[in-house]
Amino acid sequence: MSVNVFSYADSQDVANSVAKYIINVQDKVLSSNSSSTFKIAISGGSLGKVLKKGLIDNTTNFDKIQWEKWEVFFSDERLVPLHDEDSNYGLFYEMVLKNLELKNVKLGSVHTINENLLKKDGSTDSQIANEYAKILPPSIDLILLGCGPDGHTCSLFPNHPLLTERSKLIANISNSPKPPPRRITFTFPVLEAAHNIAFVAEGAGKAPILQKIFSKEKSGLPCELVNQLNVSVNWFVNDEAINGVSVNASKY
Ligand SMILES: O=C(O)[C@H](O)[C@@H](O)[C@H](O)[C@H](O)COP(=O)(O)O
Repeated sequence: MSVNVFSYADSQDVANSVAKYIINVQDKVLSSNSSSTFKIAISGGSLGKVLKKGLIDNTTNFDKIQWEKWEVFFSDERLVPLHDEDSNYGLFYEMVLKNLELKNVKLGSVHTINENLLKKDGSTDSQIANEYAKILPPSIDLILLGCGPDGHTCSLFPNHPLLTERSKLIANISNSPKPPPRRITFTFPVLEAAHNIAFVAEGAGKAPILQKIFSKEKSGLPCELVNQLNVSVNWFVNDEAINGVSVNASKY
């Protein structure tokens, strides 16, 4: 299916166009008779700040979000307590949920890992992954992803055996090259069942890896594998991130 790249000089414009895109997908999903909730998956990293800028600080966008119909999942999660500074839920709480609380706005539901199962020795990590898999819907309306400087996405790292995982929807890893080491992650079957996927990648540091991901030569990098799925994939980047990269970028 199609892969589009939307690029802007300014970070605020990236955040606003990501927000506009999220609102468009949300509206399409909620106006179809088949769904009463908008199922969206969030990643960690810099995405939290982008969501805050685009969806919370921009009040016009804020008012267009049907927060009470959102069902939030995490495309990967670090196996730490939910309010730990490394938690992706914790980040989403700080950037989005806390602000909703301040405005007295309720979000439909947020599907976190079961924090009570966490053990310091990691012995229950696969159980946490299995339980999270049970709450996943057959397909997620929109998965928001980041792209690491090594081309990883979710907690799917280059050359890792999880890139070919087909039997589990959620897998745990104990040796993530990006700290913290213990995580759970969506696997490719979840990504390919999604209705829409969007990447957000900003900064000059991303240009070398985007060059490889968008090159004609196959790199097998996780982000490139996502681009090859039969799903609509949109990239929202700033100009620095695609400086020297051979892609045709436009505005959303
Ligand atoms: O929990 C995580 O670590 C993320 O989900 C991870 O996959 C992230 O999205 C990328 O590392 C990009 O991070 P940045 O946007 O901060 O570069």
